Parts: sequence; C-alpha cells; structure tokens
Amino acid sequence: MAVVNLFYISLLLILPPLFLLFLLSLIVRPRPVQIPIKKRHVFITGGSSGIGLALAHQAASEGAHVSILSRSIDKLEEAKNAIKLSTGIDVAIFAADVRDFEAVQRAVDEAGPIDVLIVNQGVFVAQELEEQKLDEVRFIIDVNLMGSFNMIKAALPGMKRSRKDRGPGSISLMSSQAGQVGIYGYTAYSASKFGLRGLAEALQQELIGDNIHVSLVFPPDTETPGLVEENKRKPQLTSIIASSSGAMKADEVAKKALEGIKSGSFIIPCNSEGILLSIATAGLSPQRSYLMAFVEVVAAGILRIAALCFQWNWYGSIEKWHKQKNCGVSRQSNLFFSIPLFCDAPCLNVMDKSSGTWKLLVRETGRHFSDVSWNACQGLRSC
Ligand SMILES: NC(=O)C1=CN([C@@H]2O[C@H](COP(=O)(O)OP(=O)(O)OC[C@H]3O[C@@H](n4cnc5c(N)ncnc54)[C@H](OP(=O)(O)O)[C@@H]3O)[C@@H](O)[C@H]2O)C=CC1
Ligand SMILES: CCCCCCCCCCCCCCCC(=O)[C@@H](N)CO
Repeated sequence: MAVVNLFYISLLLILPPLFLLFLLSLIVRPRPVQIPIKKRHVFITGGSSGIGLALAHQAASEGAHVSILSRSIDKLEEAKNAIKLSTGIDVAIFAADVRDFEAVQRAVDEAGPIDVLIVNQGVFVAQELEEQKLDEVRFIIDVNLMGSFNMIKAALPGMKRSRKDRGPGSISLMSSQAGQVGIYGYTAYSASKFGLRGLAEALQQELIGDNIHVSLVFPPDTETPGLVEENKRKPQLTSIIASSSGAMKADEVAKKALEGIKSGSFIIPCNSEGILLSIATAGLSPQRSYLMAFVEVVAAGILRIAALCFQWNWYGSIEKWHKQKNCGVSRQSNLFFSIPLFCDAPCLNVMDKSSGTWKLLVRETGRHFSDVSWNACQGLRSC
C-alpha cells in the first residue's frame, strides 16, 4: 500500500513539470538555430579595442573572415597587427564614425556582404544626470543607440540579399547589465542600452522571415581600455552598485558572446549574476530554448524576491552614502543648523565655518540641531 502511495505521489510531483516542459517545447519561438562563423564574414564595430578586439581575435582564430570598424585608424592598424601576430590572419579595417551614416554605408559597401554583424561600439561616461552636460547625454545616445541604427540600416540590404546562398545570418548588439537594470550614474548609458533591447526585440520579428537572427549581449564590468577611462570619473555609488556583479576579462566576455551568437540565443548573459539577471528580466523576450523557458517559468517568483533584495541593498547603500556625505559638515555656523531629514543621527560632529573649529550638535526638533557640550551628548548613539 505504502509503495503504491509513494508511486502516485512521485507521479504527481514529476508529471506537472514534464507536462510543462513538453508544452514549452511546442510553443517556444523563434525555433532554435545554429549560426556558423567559420569561413563567413564577421563584421565587428568597435573592433579596435576591448571587447570588440577580443571578439575579432576569437572570430579570426575560428576561421572567420573578419572586418573591424571604428574611428581611429591608428588603433585599427594596431589591432590588425596584433591579430596578424597572434593568429596569422589578416582582418579588414574600416575607419568610420558610426554617427555618420554615409561613412558607415561606404565602409559596408567596401567590406562586402556580411553574415554576422556585431554592433559593439559604445561609449560610457558615468555621472549623475544633474551634473552631466546634455551634450554628453546626446553623445552617449548618438554613439550607442543611433550609431547602432546607422550600422544596421547600412548592412541590412546586403545581408538580406545574400541570405539564400549563404545560410543563416546574425545581428548582435552589445548591451550591458546596465541595459537590464537601471544603475545610479548611468541615466544616459542605461537609456541607450535599454533602447537596444527594444530595437532588438522588434527587429527580430521583422527579420525572422529573412533567416536573420538577433542577439543581445549583456556583459558586467569588463576590463577594457574603455573601463579604465570610465573609472577615472565614476561616482562612488555607481562602482558600489555595479560591484553586485563580478568583473570579467574582455576575452571571457568575447567567448561567451561568440558562443551565444553561434547558438542563436536572443539573450546572452556573460557571468552567473548575468544569468540570474537575464532570467529575472526575461519579460516578453523571445526564447528559442524550451529548457531555458522552463527555468524562466519556474524561477520567476523566487527571482523577483532576489531582485527586491538587491534593490533593498542598493537603496541602503545610497542612503548610507547620503548620510556620510551630509553629516559632519554644517550648512551654517549659528546655533541652529538645518540638516537634511535623511541625516537621522541624533548627534553630529560638525565644522563651524566661522571659527574653523569642530562643534558637537544634538538634534532638537525635526531637522534642527543645536550645539551642546560634549557631556550633554555622551549618552547618545553615534556621537
Ligand atoms: N567595459 C565594460 O565594462 C563594459 C562594456 N560594455 C559595452 O561593450 C562595448 C565595448 O566596450 P569596451 O570594449 O569596454 O570599449 P572600449 O572603449 O575599449 O572600445 C570601444 C570601441 O568602440 C569604438 N568606438 C567608439 N566610438 C565610436 C564611434 N563613434 N564610431 C565608431 N567606433 C567607435 C572605439 O574605437 P575609436 O575610439 O577609435 O572609435 C573602440 O574600438 C560597448 O558597447 C560597451 O558599452 C558593456 C558592459 C560592460
Ligand atoms: C535577481 C538577480 C540579480 C542579479 C544581480 C544583479 C547585478 C547587477 C549589476 C549591474 C552591473 C552593471 C555594470 C555595467 C557595466 C558597464 O556597462 C559599464 N562598465 C560601462 O561600460
């Protein structure tokens, strides 16, 4: 009897997931696809540095015909030489600014029909929006988002025309984990990278009939010349929040990206935090793998809880940072001080600007503090 019961209970536990798996295997779209790169034309923008350069190296060593495009001809020459040195293969180089459609069009025409287009160029300057110049916001959106439109518009006609005799094509866009969740200091950057997602989701529907497959890559902080530059003037909070995801090397990101592109994945995470982030933000994105779809369905609830915990932690850091910034520096030097409300310390050590000496303050009512003697403050926390 017990054995029979056990049999039915395990059946009850196993059957629903199996049924779900079966159902998902029937409905996930688009259908799975493999995209080879050997002997095929891989065109990489921003291929002279960082992740793009690592992608060019890897694609060349896997036997692809590689073209790279970026602005500086010097950096392009340098990249070409480095790839020649390590793989013995010649890559084609094109100097153009992705913001200049005509220049991009000329490069694409010269390069010939593309099989795999990797739109990787990107600029990033982290700063609070209030501090950031509008010109810089425009620059980030222009290069990262409009530049990607220019590139795709220029390459698409040729890619479509040559599809029948050349097998499946791919357009991949280099987003960022900051394109899956908004991060302090990245208003412009996150907006540009979230924009790529909308572009990619819509474009995949438009191109599925042409055997062209779209991918979005979501790297975390990656060791590149671009990151070194970014770190020189990054708000501390941006670094704190972004460190929730581990940093990677450009080669590792390139490897994950290329694997993802070849297996036709729409969303390509790069590290373990990235996998969680991708499942948590799956939304209405296309999914080719019924196994991944299964994981997305089953993990949705628990990952929402994890996501809320991350937000709780991040807002905690922001609050703490504001307290540190605003507590300990007085606004005025009289008896009463106006201190922002989020500064909830009952007692503060502040600089009296008029005398240049430190003063001890104690909270009186609401946001007002008055100076007191050290003894009067002794009993209070955080004095
Ligand atoms: N490094 C990181 O932490 C992360 C990066 N990413 C994304 O990965 C991509 C590559 O980043 P990364 O390798 O770090 O960047 P790098 O700054 O190291 O390289 C950027 C590349 O893009 C080119 N480029 C920049 N602006 C233009 C332009 N207007 N027209 C044509 N080419 C241009 C650069 O060449 P040139 O200046 O000569 O034009 C260079 O080849 C970006 O899209 C970035 O947003 C995503 C997540 C994390
Ligand atoms: C529910 C589970 C959540 C999992 C963890 C989430 C971690 C999010 C971290 C985001 C990091 C963003 C880095 C952006 C890097 C970048 O693009 C810049 N270096 C500019 O190039």
